[in-house]
Amino acid sequence: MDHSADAHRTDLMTITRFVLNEQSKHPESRGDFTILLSHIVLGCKFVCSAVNKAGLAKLIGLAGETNVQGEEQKKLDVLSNEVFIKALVSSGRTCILVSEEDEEATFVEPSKRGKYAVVFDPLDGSSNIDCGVSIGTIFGIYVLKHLQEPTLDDVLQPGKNMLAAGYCMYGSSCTLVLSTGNGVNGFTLDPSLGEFILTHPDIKIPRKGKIYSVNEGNAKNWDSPTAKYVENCKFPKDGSSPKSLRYIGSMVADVHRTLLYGGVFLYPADKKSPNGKLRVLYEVFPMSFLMEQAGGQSFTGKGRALDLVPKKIHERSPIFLGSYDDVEEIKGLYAAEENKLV
Ligand SMILES: O=P(O)(O)OC[C@H]1O[C@](O)(COP(=O)(O)O)[C@@H](O)[C@@H]1O
Ligand SMILES: [Mg+2]
Ligand SMILES: [Mg+2]
Repeated sequence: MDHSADAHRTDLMTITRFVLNEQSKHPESRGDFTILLSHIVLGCKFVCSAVNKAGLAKLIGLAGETNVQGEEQKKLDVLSNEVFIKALVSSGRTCILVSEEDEEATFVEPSKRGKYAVVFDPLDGSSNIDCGVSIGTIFGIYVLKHLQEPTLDDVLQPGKNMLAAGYCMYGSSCTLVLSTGNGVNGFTLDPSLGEFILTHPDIKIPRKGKIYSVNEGNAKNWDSPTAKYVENCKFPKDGSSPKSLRYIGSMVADVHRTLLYGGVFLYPADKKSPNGKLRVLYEVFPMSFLMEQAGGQSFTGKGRALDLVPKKIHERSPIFLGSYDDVEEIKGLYAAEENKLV
Protein backbone atom coordinates (compact mmCIF):
# COMPACT_ATOMS: atom_id res chain seq x y z
CA MET A 1 0.00 0.00 0.00
CA ASP A 2 1.32 3.44 -0.93
CA HIS A 3 1.34 5.72 2.09
CA SER A 4 3.42 8.46 0.47
CA ALA A 5 0.49 10.85 -0.03
CA ASP A 6 -0.51 10.53 3.64
CA ALA A 7 3.09 10.80 4.78
CA HIS A 8 3.46 13.98 2.75
CA ARG A 9 0.56 15.53 4.68
CA THR A 10 2.44 15.28 7.96
CA ASP A 11 4.77 17.99 6.57
CA LEU A 12 1.92 20.48 6.65
CA MET A 13 2.54 23.67 8.59
CA THR A 14 -0.40 23.90 10.96
CA ILE A 15 -1.16 27.19 12.67
CA THR A 16 -0.11 25.69 16.01
CA ARG A 17 3.25 24.59 14.60
CA PHE A 18 3.68 27.99 12.97
CA VAL A 19 3.05 29.90 16.20
CA LEU A 20 5.25 27.50 18.21
CA ASN A 21 8.07 28.15 15.68
CA GLU A 22 7.58 31.89 16.17
CA GLN A 23 7.56 31.39 19.93
CA SER A 24 10.88 29.53 19.84
CA LYS A 25 12.50 32.71 18.45
CA HIS A 26 11.72 34.38 21.81
CA PRO A 27 13.41 32.25 24.50
CA GLU A 28 11.83 34.41 27.23
CA SER A 29 8.35 33.49 26.00
CA ARG A 30 6.28 31.29 28.32
CA GLY A 31 3.78 30.31 25.64
CA ASP A 32 0.95 32.56 26.85
CA PHE A 33 0.31 33.98 23.39
CA THR A 34 0.31 30.49 21.84
CA ILE A 35 -2.30 29.36 24.36
CA LEU A 36 -4.44 32.47 23.77
CA LEU A 37 -4.27 31.97 20.01
CA SER A 38 -5.23 28.30 20.30
CA HIS A 39 -8.43 29.40 22.08
CA ILE A 40 -9.18 31.97 19.37
CA VAL A 41 -8.64 29.27 16.74
CA LEU A 42 -11.03 26.97 18.61
CA GLY A 43 -13.64 29.75 18.65
CA CYS A 44 -13.21 30.22 14.88
CA LYS A 45 -13.64 26.48 14.23
CA PHE A 46 -16.76 26.44 16.37
CA VAL A 47 -18.31 29.44 14.61
CA CYS A 48 -17.30 28.02 11.20
CA SER A 49 -19.15 24.82 12.02
CA ALA A 50 -22.23 26.79 13.21
CA VAL A 51 -22.16 28.94 10.05
CA ASN A 52 -21.99 25.83 7.85
CA LYS A 53 -25.01 24.36 9.61
CA ALA A 54 -26.90 27.64 9.95
CA GLY A 55 -29.91 26.77 7.79
CA LEU A 56 -30.13 23.23 9.14
CA ALA A 57 -29.89 24.19 12.77
CA LYS A 58 -32.50 26.95 12.43
CA LEU A 59 -29.87 29.52 13.33
CA ILE A 60 -30.87 31.88 10.57
CA GLY A 61 -33.06 34.80 11.58
CA LEU A 62 -33.26 37.33 14.36
CA ALA A 63 -32.58 36.55 17.98
CA GLY A 64 -35.13 39.18 19.03
CA GLU A 65 -32.58 41.36 20.82
CA THR A 66 -31.08 44.70 19.91
CA ASN A 67 -27.38 45.32 20.56
CA VAL A 68 -25.74 48.44 21.99
CA GLN A 69 -25.68 50.15 18.58
CA GLY A 70 -29.41 49.64 18.03
CA GLU A 71 -28.85 46.90 15.46
CA GLU A 72 -30.95 43.76 15.49
CA GLN A 73 -28.82 40.83 16.60
CA LYS A 74 -28.88 37.66 14.59
CA LYS A 75 -28.90 34.32 16.37
CA LEU A 76 -25.44 33.66 14.97
CA ASP A 77 -24.23 37.01 16.35
CA VAL A 78 -25.36 36.00 19.82
CA LEU A 79 -23.93 32.50 19.54
CA SER A 80 -20.58 33.67 18.16
CA ASN A 81 -20.27 36.24 20.92
CA GLU A 82 -20.86 33.59 23.59
CA VAL A 83 -18.41 31.21 21.92
CA PHE A 84 -15.58 33.76 21.84
CA ILE A 85 -16.22 35.11 25.35
CA LYS A 86 -16.11 31.55 26.75
CA ALA A 87 -13.05 30.57 24.69
CA LEU A 88 -11.15 33.71 25.68
CA VAL A 89 -11.99 33.54 29.39
CA SER A 90 -11.17 29.82 29.58
CA SER A 91 -7.76 30.47 28.00
CA GLY A 92 -6.77 31.97 31.37
CA ARG A 93 -4.70 34.51 29.42
CA THR A 94 -7.13 37.42 29.07
CA CYS A 95 -8.11 40.24 31.35
CA ILE A 96 -10.32 42.59 29.31
CA LEU A 97 -12.61 41.67 26.41
CA VAL A 98 -14.34 44.16 24.15
CA SER A 99 -16.96 42.73 21.81
CA GLU A 100 -19.10 44.52 19.25
CA GLU A 101 -22.09 42.78 20.77
CA ASP A 102 -21.57 43.91 24.39
CA GLU A 103 -22.20 47.46 25.56
CA GLU A 104 -19.59 47.26 28.31
CA ALA A 105 -16.13 45.71 28.31
CA THR A 106 -15.88 42.39 30.18
CA PHE A 107 -13.30 42.32 32.98
CA VAL A 108 -12.31 38.71 33.57
CA GLU A 109 -12.50 37.64 37.22
CA PRO A 110 -9.09 37.88 38.94
CA SER A 111 -8.57 34.12 39.43
CA LYS A 112 -8.81 33.55 35.62
CA ARG A 113 -6.86 36.59 34.47
CA GLY A 114 -3.89 36.84 32.12
CA LYS A 115 -2.01 39.71 30.52
CA TYR A 116 -3.93 40.19 27.26
CA ALA A 117 -6.84 42.38 26.23
CA VAL A 118 -8.79 41.14 23.20
CA VAL A 119 -11.08 43.32 21.07
CA PHE A 120 -13.30 41.50 18.59
CA ASP A 121 -16.22 41.51 16.21
CA PRO A 122 -17.54 37.97 16.71
CA LEU A 123 -19.57 37.94 13.52
CA ASP A 124 -18.85 40.53 10.87
CA GLY A 125 -21.15 41.04 7.90
CA SER A 126 -24.23 39.66 9.61
CA SER A 127 -26.62 41.11 7.02
CA ASN A 128 -25.14 38.44 4.71
CA ILE A 129 -25.93 35.43 6.92
CA ASP A 130 -29.36 34.60 5.55
CA CYS A 131 -28.21 34.51 1.92
CA GLY A 132 -25.12 32.39 2.58
CA VAL A 133 -22.56 35.04 1.60
CA SER A 134 -19.11 35.13 3.29
CA ILE A 135 -18.96 36.51 6.83
CA GLY A 136 -16.20 36.47 9.44
CA THR A 137 -14.68 37.21 12.84
CA ILE A 138 -12.18 40.04 13.43
CA PHE A 139 -9.83 40.29 16.42
CA GLY A 140 -7.05 42.42 17.84
CA ILE A 141 -4.81 41.72 20.83
CA TYR A 142 -3.15 44.18 23.23
CA VAL A 143 -0.84 43.50 26.16
CA LEU A 144 -2.13 45.16 29.34
CA LYS A 145 -0.51 48.39 30.43
CA HIS A 146 -1.70 48.01 34.01
CA LEU A 147 -1.33 44.37 35.00
CA GLN A 148 -2.29 44.94 38.64
CA GLU A 149 -5.23 47.25 38.09
CA PRO A 150 -6.56 46.88 34.57
CA THR A 151 -8.72 49.75 33.32
CA LEU A 152 -10.42 50.71 30.07
CA ASP A 153 -7.23 52.63 29.19
CA ASP A 154 -5.71 49.23 28.46
CA VAL A 155 -7.93 48.91 25.39
CA LEU A 156 -8.27 52.60 24.52
CA GLN A 157 -4.81 52.46 22.96
CA PRO A 158 -3.82 53.39 19.40
CA GLY A 159 -3.95 50.51 16.95
CA LYS A 160 -0.19 50.69 16.38
CA ASN A 161 0.19 49.29 19.93
CA MET A 162 -1.55 46.04 19.02
CA LEU A 163 0.53 42.93 19.55
CA ALA A 164 -1.39 40.93 16.95
CA ALA A 165 -4.48 41.09 14.79
CA GLY A 166 -6.37 38.82 12.46
CA TYR A 167 -9.63 37.65 11.00
CA CYS A 168 -11.28 34.40 10.09
CA MET A 169 -13.45 34.33 6.98
CA TYR A 170 -16.29 31.82 6.78
CA GLY A 171 -16.50 31.63 2.99
CA SER A 172 -16.13 29.03 0.28
CA SER A 173 -13.32 27.89 2.54
CA CYS A 174 -12.59 28.90 6.13
CA THR A 175 -9.49 31.11 6.11
CA LEU A 176 -7.66 32.60 9.08
CA VAL A 177 -5.33 35.54 8.39
CA LEU A 178 -2.94 36.54 11.16
CA SER A 179 -0.21 39.04 11.88
CA THR A 180 1.90 39.16 15.01
CA GLY A 181 3.69 42.24 13.74
CA ASN A 182 6.06 40.28 11.53
CA GLY A 183 4.24 40.06 8.19
CA VAL A 184 0.90 38.47 7.37
CA ASN A 185 0.15 34.78 6.94
CA GLY A 186 -3.03 32.99 5.84
CA PHE A 187 -4.20 29.55 6.97
CA THR A 188 -7.02 27.48 5.48
CA LEU A 189 -9.06 25.04 7.55
CA ASP A 190 -8.69 21.47 6.30
CA PRO A 191 -12.02 19.99 7.41
CA SER A 192 -10.68 16.44 7.21
CA LEU A 193 -7.91 17.24 9.72
CA GLY A 194 -9.72 19.95 11.69
CA GLU A 195 -6.51 22.01 11.40
CA PHE A 196 -5.69 25.39 9.89
CA ILE A 197 -2.87 24.85 7.36
CA LEU A 198 -0.50 27.58 6.13
CA THR A 199 -1.69 28.22 2.57
CA HIS A 200 -0.81 31.91 2.08
CA PRO A 201 2.66 32.56 3.52
CA ASP A 202 3.93 36.14 3.81
CA ILE A 203 1.02 37.89 2.08
CA LYS A 204 2.00 41.13 0.34
CA ILE A 205 -0.69 43.37 -1.12
CA PRO A 206 0.00 44.52 -4.72
CA ARG A 207 1.42 48.05 -4.77
CA LYS A 208 -1.51 49.21 -6.92
CA GLY A 209 -4.81 47.48 -7.64
CA LYS A 210 -7.57 47.36 -10.22
CA ILE A 211 -10.53 47.14 -7.85
CA TYR A 212 -12.37 49.63 -5.63
CA SER A 213 -14.85 48.52 -3.01
CA VAL A 214 -17.46 50.84 -1.49
CA ASN A 215 -21.20 51.07 -0.84
CA GLU A 216 -21.99 53.46 -3.68
CA GLY A 217 -25.58 53.75 -2.50
CA ASN A 218 -24.27 56.34 -0.04
CA ALA A 219 -22.70 58.49 -2.79
CA LYS A 220 -25.13 61.41 -2.54
CA ASN A 221 -23.88 62.09 1.00
CA TRP A 222 -20.11 61.71 0.38
CA ASP A 223 -17.59 64.50 0.88
CA SER A 224 -15.75 65.88 -2.13
CA PRO A 225 -12.45 63.86 -1.87
CA THR A 226 -14.34 60.54 -1.66
CA ALA A 227 -16.61 61.52 -4.55
CA LYS A 228 -13.60 62.61 -6.66
CA TYR A 229 -11.71 59.41 -5.92
CA VAL A 230 -14.58 57.16 -6.98
CA GLU A 231 -15.11 59.31 -10.08
CA ASN A 232 -11.39 58.83 -10.91
CA CYS A 233 -11.79 55.05 -10.48
CA LYS A 234 -14.55 55.05 -13.09
CA PHE A 235 -13.24 57.76 -15.44
CA PRO A 236 -9.43 57.85 -14.99
CA LYS A 237 -7.95 61.12 -16.23
CA ASP A 238 -4.53 59.58 -17.02
CA GLY A 239 -5.85 57.32 -19.79
CA SER A 240 -5.54 54.14 -17.72
CA SER A 241 -8.34 51.55 -17.60
CA PRO A 242 -11.19 52.11 -15.18
CA LYS A 243 -11.11 50.06 -11.97
CA SER A 244 -13.66 47.29 -11.35
CA LEU A 245 -16.17 47.64 -8.53
CA ARG A 246 -16.58 44.76 -6.06
CA TYR A 247 -18.61 45.15 -2.87
CA ILE A 248 -19.76 42.24 -0.74
CA GLY A 249 -20.92 44.15 2.34
CA SER A 250 -18.92 41.98 4.77
CA MET A 251 -15.79 43.84 5.80
CA VAL A 252 -13.86 40.60 6.28
CA ALA A 253 -14.61 39.40 2.76
CA ASP A 254 -14.04 42.80 1.14
CA VAL A 255 -10.74 43.26 2.98
CA HIS A 256 -9.61 39.68 2.25
CA ARG A 257 -10.09 40.22 -1.49
CA THR A 258 -8.34 43.59 -1.26
CA LEU A 259 -5.37 42.00 0.54
CA LEU A 260 -4.98 39.26 -2.08
CA TYR A 261 -5.86 41.10 -5.30
CA GLY A 262 -5.00 44.71 -4.39
CA GLY A 263 -7.08 47.86 -4.70
CA VAL A 264 -8.96 49.79 -2.04
CA PHE A 265 -11.78 49.23 0.40
CA LEU A 266 -13.47 52.34 1.69
CA TYR A 267 -16.16 53.09 4.22
CA PRO A 268 -16.01 56.88 4.23
CA ALA A 269 -17.75 59.50 6.34
CA ASP A 270 -20.89 60.93 4.85
CA LYS A 271 -23.31 63.69 5.75
CA LYS A 272 -25.53 61.25 7.63
CA SER A 273 -22.65 59.47 9.43
CA PRO A 274 -19.79 61.95 9.95
CA ASN A 275 -17.73 59.24 11.68
CA GLY A 276 -18.44 56.58 9.09
CA LYS A 277 -19.86 53.21 10.12
CA LEU A 278 -17.02 50.91 11.04
CA ARG A 279 -15.83 50.55 14.60
CA VAL A 280 -12.29 51.64 15.48
CA LEU A 281 -11.25 48.99 17.98
CA TYR A 282 -12.46 45.76 16.43
CA GLU A 283 -12.90 46.58 12.72
CA VAL A 284 -10.67 49.52 11.70
CA PHE A 285 -7.60 48.71 13.84
CA PRO A 286 -7.15 44.98 13.17
CA MET A 287 -7.69 45.43 9.42
CA SER A 288 -5.36 48.45 9.31
CA PHE A 289 -2.70 46.50 11.21
CA LEU A 290 -2.91 43.67 8.66
CA MET A 291 -2.84 46.10 5.71
CA GLU A 292 0.29 47.85 6.94
CA GLN A 293 1.97 44.53 7.71
CA ALA A 294 1.21 43.43 4.13
CA GLY A 295 2.77 46.60 2.69
CA GLY A 296 -0.43 48.60 2.18
CA GLN A 297 -1.80 51.67 3.94
CA SER A 298 -4.81 52.64 5.99
CA PHE A 299 -6.08 56.23 6.25
CA THR A 300 -9.02 57.86 8.05
CA GLY A 301 -9.39 60.94 5.84
CA LYS A 302 -7.27 62.84 8.39
CA GLY A 303 -4.29 60.61 9.15
CA ARG A 304 -2.89 57.14 9.66
CA ALA A 305 -5.65 54.91 11.07
CA LEU A 306 -3.33 53.13 13.52
CA ASP A 307 -2.46 56.47 15.17
CA LEU A 308 -6.06 57.06 16.30
CA VAL A 309 -6.56 57.03 20.07
CA PRO A 310 -10.15 55.93 20.71
CA LYS A 311 -12.00 57.60 23.57
CA LYS A 312 -14.85 55.08 23.69
CA ILE A 313 -14.83 51.34 23.09
CA HIS A 314 -17.48 51.46 20.35
CA GLU A 315 -16.11 54.57 18.59
CA ARG A 316 -16.36 54.71 14.77
CA SER A 317 -14.09 56.11 12.09
CA PRO A 318 -14.08 56.58 8.32
CA ILE A 319 -11.58 54.21 6.69
CA PHE A 320 -9.71 53.91 3.37
CA LEU A 321 -7.40 50.92 3.20
CA GLY A 322 -5.57 48.85 0.64
CA SER A 323 -2.76 49.07 -1.91
CA TYR A 324 -0.09 51.64 -1.07
CA ASP A 325 -0.40 53.72 -4.24
CA ASP A 326 -4.20 53.73 -4.28
CA VAL A 327 -4.40 54.97 -0.68
CA GLU A 328 -1.70 57.53 -1.51
CA GLU A 329 -4.00 58.92 -4.22
CA ILE A 330 -6.85 59.25 -1.69
CA LYS A 331 -4.51 60.99 0.77
CA GLY A 332 -3.56 63.44 -1.99
CA LEU A 333 -7.22 64.31 -2.62
CA TYR A 334 -7.82 64.97 1.09
CA ALA A 335 -4.64 67.08 1.30
CA ALA A 336 -5.77 69.14 -1.71
CA GLU A 337 -9.19 69.70 -0.10
CA GLU A 338 -7.51 70.76 3.15
CA ASN A 339 -5.34 73.28 1.25
CA LYS A 340 -8.41 74.75 -0.44
CA LEU A 341 -9.95 75.36 2.99
CA VAL A 342 -6.97 77.25 4.46
O1 LIG B 1 -24.34 47.66 4.54
P1 LIG B 1 -23.28 48.71 4.51
O2 LIG B 1 -23.73 50.03 5.03
O3 LIG B 1 -22.59 48.83 3.19
O4 LIG B 1 -22.18 48.23 5.59
C1 LIG B 1 -21.37 47.14 5.38
C2 LIG B 1 -20.40 47.05 6.49
O5 LIG B 1 -21.12 46.80 7.69
C3 LIG B 1 -20.63 45.65 8.33
O6 LIG B 1 -21.47 44.57 8.01
C4 LIG B 1 -20.64 45.88 9.81
O7 LIG B 1 -20.25 44.78 10.55
P2 LIG B 1 -21.27 43.93 11.48
O8 LIG B 1 -22.05 42.99 10.61
O9 LIG B 1 -20.29 43.26 12.37
O10 LIG B 1 -22.15 44.92 12.21
C5 LIG B 1 -19.23 45.40 7.71
O11 LIG B 1 -18.89 44.07 7.71
C6 LIG B 1 -19.41 45.93 6.31
O12 LIG B 1 -18.21 46.41 5.75
MG1 LIG C 1 -18.40 44.09 11.69
MG1 LIG D 1 -20.50 42.00 13.97
